[in-house]
Amino acid sequence: MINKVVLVTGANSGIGLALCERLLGSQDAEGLHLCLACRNMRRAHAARSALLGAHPAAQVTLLQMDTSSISSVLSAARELQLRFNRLDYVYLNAGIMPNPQFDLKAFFRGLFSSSVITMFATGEGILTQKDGVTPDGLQEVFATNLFGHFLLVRELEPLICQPGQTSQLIWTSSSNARRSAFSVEDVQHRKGSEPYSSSKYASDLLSLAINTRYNKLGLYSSVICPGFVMTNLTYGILPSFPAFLWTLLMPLLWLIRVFTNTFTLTPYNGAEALVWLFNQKPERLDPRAKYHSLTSVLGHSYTQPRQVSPITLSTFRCASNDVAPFFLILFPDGCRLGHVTGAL
Ligand SMILES: NC(=O)C1=CN([C@@H]2O[C@H](COP(=O)(O)OP(=O)(O)OC[C@H]3O[C@@H](n4cnc5c(N)ncnc54)[C@H](OP(=O)(O)O)[C@@H]3O)[C@@H](O)[C@H]2O)C=CC1
Ligand SMILES: CC(C)CCC[C@@H](C)[C@H]1CC[C@H]2C3=C(CC[C@]12C)[C@@]1(C)CCC(=O)C[C@@H]1CC3
Repeated sequence: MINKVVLVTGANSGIGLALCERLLGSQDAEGLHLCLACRNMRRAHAARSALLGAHPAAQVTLLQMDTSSISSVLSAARELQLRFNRLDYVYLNAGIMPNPQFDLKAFFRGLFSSSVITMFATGEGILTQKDGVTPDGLQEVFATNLFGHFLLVRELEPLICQPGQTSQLIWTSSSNARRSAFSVEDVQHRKGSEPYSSSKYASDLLSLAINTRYNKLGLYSSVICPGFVMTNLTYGILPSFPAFLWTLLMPLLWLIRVFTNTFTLTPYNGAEALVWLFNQKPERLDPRAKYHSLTSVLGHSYTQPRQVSPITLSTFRCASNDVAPFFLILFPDGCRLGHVTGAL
């Protein structure tokens, strides 16, 4: 019998896969149906086999979905409506940081400055990216990390906004999300060099705006920060740095935990806040909090809500106003997706 249906995007590796493993290993796993939404079906099958290897009785299904493609998201949403009559949790986790450029000079300058801890906790000032354009004509980072997910939410309304039932949206945001990287004049960050930071900040805003509109319909949205986690995404930041060198550096990385508890490092620890939210009553959560996965010096992982910074708060106050033009700019002429703009 199915008690809860959980959809996870980007579930075939890293934090998304660790979340699936942890949910299946938990006490509430009985009656859980996990649906892994992935763009690459070969990797999706490998992830499913690994999960079933450890939990042979688990209910794990796959769904092909490329969050950067409008048609793929639309057909995945249609398929979900055929397969399920409700969704209890939707983890909006898929994300990319393409062509990252690591500024070594800024890194060494940062090491000897007063902002060294912020640099390690957020990656601020040392990372930029080169974005691309999708076949739909959207910026790749924005489309993958944010817009595809928002479109999915809109299309899934019949499954997640049901009378007498609550559903949770949980976004994997980042400590790299920065208000100053986001501009309503350039919503997809076409002209800037930090599309990743911008898209994550936009997801924080969007989550707040979704709460404003959808809480009355029983839909609740939260954002989490997984900390700094060793995954394919982070290995890509220093591509000339082979994985075994990262392994050699592990003692140093553990040592850095003395100064910042954001060095969660393993996908298991990074998924902490995602698992914690699974066990919360969403009505009791603070919509302005960001839930951080943190790990202590001794390796103990825990979740802590942190109020968004004062600069962010002032923007949050007018989030609904901010996000509406955000989609109007994207779809000015009411095309196939014009209804999206009506959401906020
Ligand atoms: N690692 C870290 O330190 C941090 C990560 N995050 C966020 O955590 C999330 C998970 O990343 P992480 O586990 O680190 O990295 P991974 O690269 O291991 O996981 C990213 C997942 O997203 C999937 N994905 C990427 N693009 C698409 C797409 N267009 N359509 C569908 N799925 C896609 C990937 O699939 P595929 O295998 O096909 O590439 C993969 O399953 C991301 O949103 C990331 O921004 C946030 C803060 C810190
Ligand atoms: C070699 C080590 C002693 C030091 C590693 C330095 C940097 C590569 C990392 C320090 C903080 C990291 C970080 C991220 C990437 C790698 C670092 C910059 C992220 C930006 C990755 C993606 C996120 O969403 C947030 C991370 C914050 C911390």
